[in-house]
Amino acid sequence: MSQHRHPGVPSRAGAVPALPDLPEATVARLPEYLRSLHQLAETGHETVSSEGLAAAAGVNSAKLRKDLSHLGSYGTRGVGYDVALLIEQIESVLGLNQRRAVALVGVGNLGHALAGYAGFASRGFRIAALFDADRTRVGEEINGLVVHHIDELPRIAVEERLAIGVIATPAGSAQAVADQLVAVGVTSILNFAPCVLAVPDGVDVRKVDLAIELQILSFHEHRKASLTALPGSGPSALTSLAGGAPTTDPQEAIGT
Ligand SMILES: NC(=O)c1ccc[n+]([C@@H]2O[C@H](COP(=O)([O-])OP(=O)(O)OC[C@H]3O[C@@H](n4cnc5c(N)ncnc54)[C@H](O)[C@@H]3O)[C@@H](O)[C@H]2O)c1
Repeated sequence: MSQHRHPGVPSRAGAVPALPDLPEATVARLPEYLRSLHQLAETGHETVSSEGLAAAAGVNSAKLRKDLSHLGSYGTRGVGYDVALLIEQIESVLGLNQRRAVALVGVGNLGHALAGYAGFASRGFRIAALFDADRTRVGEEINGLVVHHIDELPRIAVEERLAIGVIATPAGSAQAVADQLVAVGVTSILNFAPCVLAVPDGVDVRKVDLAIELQILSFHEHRKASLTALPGSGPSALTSLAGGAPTTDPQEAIGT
């Protein structure tokens, strides 16, 4: 993922205050903390200990304290973290208080499900426009939004100030769609198509591929089966062959 801005990408420098330089792994965990904090707030909790929040988010508490220290948030001894304040701090660092407009391109099976999901708004995102190349889909309404032809992307990108593009087209069209999104100034792309996209410096791409996640789980299933098949094997053999104590964080074990 590139850290540099492409000369052709409109600069938004100066629009936001300087942010702390956070490790990518910390950035990836902040949304987990945020989700847990919202659940705590909804159930009437005003404060939470680092151990409580770490357990809710599925990480170890030392890691959580380190992550939050990057935000200048240390909690209060004997009290813990102020839930509302920590929500505010994390949302501010993630830029969620700006409600970024999302364009969804490809309104087939997956696109329909994404467009129909009401949960994005409560987590800081607004699907602002839907696009497809199939004229039979144009005009269809999903969750209050009308499907536009992809040719209308330049006009609507300006009108809606589109910031993030989600690609849910077949892999064969994904690069062309990415190029179109970049051409209208989109600098963040979430790609569901099973392919690697080439983008200019300054454009961030994240990929979601459930098949890859399943293949990684398959490897771990395979490995567990091969270890338990060994003579005299059991949970202790699994631990020693794995090279130490079992992890307390099952998500770490699959390398996410
Ligand atoms: N990431 C995941 O976990 C995951 C899961 C399921 C599907 N997928 C992928 O998501 C993509 C969509 O899957 P689907 O089942 O919804 O496919 P689909 O065929 O039902 O829908 C694809 C849509 O994209 C549109 N499209 C094609 N080219 C286009 C273009 N140039 N511009 C705009 N729209 C265009 C088509 O008209 C169609 O409506 C595929 O690449 C699939 O492999 C990923």
